[in-house]
Amino acid sequence: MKSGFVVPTDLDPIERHPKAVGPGERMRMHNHMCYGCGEDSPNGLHLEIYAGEGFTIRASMEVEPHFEGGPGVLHGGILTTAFDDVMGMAPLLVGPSAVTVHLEVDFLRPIPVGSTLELSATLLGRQRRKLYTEGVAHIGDPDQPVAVAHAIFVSINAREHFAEHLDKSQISDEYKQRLSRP
Ligand SMILES: CCCCCCCCCCCCCCCC(=O)SCCNC(=O)CCNC(=O)[C@H](O)C(C)(C)COP(=O)(O)OP(=O)(O)OC[C@H]1O[C@@H](n2cnc3c(N)ncnc32)[C@H](O)[C@@H]1OP(=O)(O)O
Repeated sequence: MKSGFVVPTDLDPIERHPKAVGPGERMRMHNHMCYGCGEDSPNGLHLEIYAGEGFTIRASMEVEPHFEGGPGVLHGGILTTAFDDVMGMAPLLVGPSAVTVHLEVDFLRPIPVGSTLELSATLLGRQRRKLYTEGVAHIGDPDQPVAVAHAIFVSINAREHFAEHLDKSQISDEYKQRLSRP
């Protein structure tokens, strides 16, 4: 697969967290207002994301007419957003929250409006707080990917990381309180 991203060869091995969601189960929503997977996000992608075997994650996305970029094809930014969200779930298989610090996408083929996009992500390994992830998308034939992505997520303490922005969020007060508890 064409990609210029160099995955370090000295990644540390990873272990699935004992409390991680099991293979085939839906990943818990990290934020119900999330543009990617939040069920209450008014204009979001509403991705349903599932844990796979090992360190994998998967999701499907219908390419709706309002996701158009070039005539008749999916906007690259929407695809990138979907990758960010699906790949962003992979670190949760091994530990607590992590946020994107780097994400790049190789667009291999146009993705027609009306197709069903199958997205998968694999957590490759870690280096200190950095978690390396690869994503692949296809529209029916897994041997013919339409895009490949690579991302680095960095683990964070969610309470501290989001503390000063919680007041701007549309999440419920109950969720805000939960996140702001020490
Ligand atoms: C309400 C919800 C609650 C729960 C929620 C949890 C989320 C659950 C996810 C679910 C799925 C979401 C999917 C969407 C995911 C987003 O969209 S996240 C939003 C976009 N990302 C952000 O806003 C992150 C912005 N960046 C930051 O805040 C800061 O850079 C960070 C991440 C806190 C790191 O800063 P820091 O703690 O000072 O750490 P720092 O030493 O700079 O970096 C740590 C390591 O990363 C490396 N690094 C940093 N930046 C880069 C870079 N750009 N490239 C390469 N390496 C880098 C550093 O070199 C360092 O490496 P080593 O020294 O160990 O080799």
